[in-house]
Amino acid sequence: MTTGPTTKDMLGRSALISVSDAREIMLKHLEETKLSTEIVSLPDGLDRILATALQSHENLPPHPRSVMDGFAVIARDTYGASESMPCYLQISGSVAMGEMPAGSVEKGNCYRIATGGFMPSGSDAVVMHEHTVPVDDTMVEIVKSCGSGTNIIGIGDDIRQGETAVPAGRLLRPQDLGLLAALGCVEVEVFRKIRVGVMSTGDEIIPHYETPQGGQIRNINSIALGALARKCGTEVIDYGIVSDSREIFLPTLQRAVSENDIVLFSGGSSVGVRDLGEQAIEALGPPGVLVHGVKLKPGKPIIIGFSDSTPVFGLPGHPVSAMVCFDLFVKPAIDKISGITDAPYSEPSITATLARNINSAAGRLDLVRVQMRQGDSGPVADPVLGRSGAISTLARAHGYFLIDEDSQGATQGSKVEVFLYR
Ligand SMILES: Nc1nc2c(c(=O)[nH]1)N[C@H]1C(S)=C(S)[C@@H](COP(=O)(O)OP(=O)(O)OC[C@H]3O[C@@H](n4cnc5c(N)ncnc54)[C@H](O)[C@@H]3O)O[C@H]1N2
Ligand code: MOO
Repeated sequence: MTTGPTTKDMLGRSALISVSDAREIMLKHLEETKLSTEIVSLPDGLDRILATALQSHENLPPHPRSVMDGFAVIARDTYGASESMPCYLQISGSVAMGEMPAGSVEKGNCYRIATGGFMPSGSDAVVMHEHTVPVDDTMVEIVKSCGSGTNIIGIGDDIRQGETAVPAGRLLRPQDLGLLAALGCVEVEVFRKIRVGVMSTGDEIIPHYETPQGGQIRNINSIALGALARKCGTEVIDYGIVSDSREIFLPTLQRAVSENDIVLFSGGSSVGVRDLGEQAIEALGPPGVLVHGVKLKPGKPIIIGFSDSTPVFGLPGHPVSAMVCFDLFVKPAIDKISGITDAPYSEPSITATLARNINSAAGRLDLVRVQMRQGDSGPVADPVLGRSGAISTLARAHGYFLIDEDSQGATQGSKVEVFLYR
């Protein structure tokens, strides 16, 4: 545990813990689940997680190919050639695209070849058009010498037979699908999508398509959290708005736990009289609540618990806080449960100059929303200020940077690492 100013947790018991400690506790409890798999067509493999490693069953390319338009030559024939002292080669053939070239390039000869054409036997280099001058249909002047292998992609230079093309656990990206297409893969075996149950609590919350009467608030969190979960490649089950009366909330939460791999509810995480979150998670059975309250702004009142091996997150009701907690806690849990063991570096960030001073209380991690713009000497981050109940502050933000627990703020003109929203 990190040290820092002692702050009571949300129920006034022990000290709040740091974000990194909370995440560690959570990740330790997440079991490596053995997810079932399914077969999908190659294009449908995008953003899915490959269940079994795929090896290349062939060399790519299977035959040397030209990477330039020009002439397939015997490199030695061109040695010494230059603008002032060109050499002359006889054009004895040409390579048709999509066909194996017939015949062979003999000494003093060459074949016309296009980019991608298979190299005719006997040749070992390609002189690009720009380094030739046509003499007539049968002869070409070479004005630059080339070495063996010039402008050629050799057998297996792309990928060799037996090499791993894509490892198991890879979150499949367009380029992975491209490689698998090159190897003739038609279908891929991927882990099933994990299911995330989402519910919003609060008697003041109404569906977003209804008109609020006095005191009512449209449901932001189910839509926004559901969208975040879908972006992580999950299937979302929306349990809608659930009353924060114990008799209704608890059975709905129990059902959601039995039907999903992860359950999220928002609201009811703080210390108000109606705040049921912690009691409800405890009532689901052991191990119950592991974390309630972290040194984080926004997002302090998060609850992280487990019902047996199913993580249950009580996210703060304020929409910005709920979404911040999703990024910092729920996403890492989803990634682990989903079977991702080989993800591309997934936190795109950019260094930017901070446009104004930002204060922060020592002892907590502050997440500052920013808008990005191009300044005279590189990217500039303008903080978007506002309460965590104001969802527009997040909609206006392009990303965020963090002020860590030990710091009391960030000064205008300093460099910050901005994590970009996609
Ligand atoms: N005395 C204290 N009060 C509060 C504390 C505290 O430490 N002591 N923490 C504050 C912080 S920080 C946050 S964040 C909120 C978290 O509150 P809850 O998680 O208990 O959530 P609610 O009270 O139910 O709602 C808070 C706020 O958010 C609105 N809300 C809730 N759900 C939705 C939804 N689905 N869509 C749109 N808006 C939603 C709700 O109407 C409230 O306005 O507690 C502070 N209080
Ligand atoms: O954490 Mo609350 O999330 O500051 O608004």
